[in-house]
Amino acid sequence: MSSPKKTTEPHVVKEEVLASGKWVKLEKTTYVDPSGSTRIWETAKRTTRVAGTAADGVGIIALLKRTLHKDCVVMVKQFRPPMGCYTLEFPAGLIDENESAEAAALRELKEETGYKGEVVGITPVTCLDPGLSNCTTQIVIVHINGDDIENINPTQQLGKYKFVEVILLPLDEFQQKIDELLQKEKIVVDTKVYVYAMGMSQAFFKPRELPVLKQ
Ligand SMILES: Nc1nc(=O)[nH]c2c1ncn2[C@H]1C[C@H](O)[C@@H](COP(=O)(O)OP(=O)(O)O)O1
Repeated sequence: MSSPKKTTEPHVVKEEVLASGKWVKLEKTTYVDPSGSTRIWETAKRTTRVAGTAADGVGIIALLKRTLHKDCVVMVKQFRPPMGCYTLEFPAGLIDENESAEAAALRELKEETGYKGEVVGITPVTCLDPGLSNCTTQIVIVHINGDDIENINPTQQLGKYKFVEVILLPLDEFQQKIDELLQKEKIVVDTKVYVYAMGMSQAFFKPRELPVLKQ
């Protein structure tokens, strides 16, 4: 049996800004790895993070519930400059100063899609792309009463959202409908969306195969 390797508690030593724009900055992160070696990592950060705020932004899983309709997930399609193409995402946005994640979710949902919802759940702070950046999000689960007069003809708030297309996809066919959209259009789906869709397929069609139920 080999002797256990000596390990160090990994930690960041120094963060130096290499370049900074209005929204994003690039840093050189000096850190000590678990073997005790000092190394360098290139890190992207948002400049907008508010001190004391839990996460940079929120993603919203909004379920539209209407009488005589299947429950639908409210999705947004928009051109994303870093991708150079359209993406299919959950509504999302940055959290404002002194704003809770729940309030940000309801505000962003209303602005981007026109729907008024109520928060029914929230994730802890989660990382988005930790090999590249320190960006974090909280996913907020929102229910929308589609029979409510306010939600019959939802109108997006004008301005920057005029190029955001709202797409409703039935929850019980979520993955299939996304796959159809991907075949039809040149569009890239957000990882969070597709993983959620796979989870829904598993839950709807193979509930007995869920690992947690196999024990
Ligand atoms: N990385 C970014 N580059 C930009 O040039 N502009 C950016 C970046 N991130 C956000 N923004 C701008 C665009 C919007 O005007 C505001 C707020 O965006 P928000 O709606 O909160 O978030 P998204 O849904 O991710 O656009 O910030």
